[in-house]
Amino acid sequence: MTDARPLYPLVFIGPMGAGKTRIGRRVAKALDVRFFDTDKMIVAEHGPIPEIFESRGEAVFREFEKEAVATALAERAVVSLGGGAVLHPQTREALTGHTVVLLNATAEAVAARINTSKRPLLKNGTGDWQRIYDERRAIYEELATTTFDTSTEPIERIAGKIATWARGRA
Ligand SMILES: Nc1ncnc2c1ncn2[C@@H]1O[C@H](COP(=O)(O)OP(=O)(O)OP(=O)(O)O)[C@@H](O)[C@H]1O
Ligand SMILES: O=C(O)C1=C[C@@H](O)[C@@H](O)[C@H](O)C1
Ligand SMILES: [Mg+2]
Repeated sequence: MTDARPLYPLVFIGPMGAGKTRIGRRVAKALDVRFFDTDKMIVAEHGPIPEIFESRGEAVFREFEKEAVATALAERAVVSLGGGAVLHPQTREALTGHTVVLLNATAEAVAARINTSKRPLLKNGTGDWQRIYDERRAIYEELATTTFDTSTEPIERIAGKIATWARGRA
């Protein structure tokens, strides 16, 4: 069955450390389109994420994030969302009809990758990651139109596979 959804914006969702930022950037390069990362947009406008969580709280961060997502989704681009962006109902609604790629990974794979000190929601490490993933899994799976697992292969290979898949979709 062919997918009638437009390819762009091509959106990456998924848990922290799954590779949305790194893989998204590579896929954008391979497809020769612009790349937006909503965490980076927020940092550029409002400052470091841990400081926003600390001084303004998660709810304010989620509002900034909703605005960044809305801006990015207006572009013909690859758009990587922050891991929790899908918690905002307006963001979930905004994703309707778009091509949404879920990047999944196991807790073991992520534990070997990420610096939890830079992620305000992971103060207690991998246990936090698993709990948050379990809480969000149903949302990710409902929104995704396609899923790739990033646990075992290098970034370049996964990005290459996704770019090939996207070219077949265009
Ligand atoms: N397939 C992979 N193999 C090995 N390391 C990886 C892989 N994918 C990502 N990484 C590493 O994991 C770390 C986190 O990746 P990245 O920042 O892209 O995740 P993310 O999904 O954007 O997370 P967040 O939701 O926190 O923004 C980086 O150091 C990256 O190099
Ligand atoms: O999964 C999350 O809730 C988060 C993921 C990161 O991308 C950042 O958006 C922030 O650290 C929160
Ligand atoms: Mg990221």
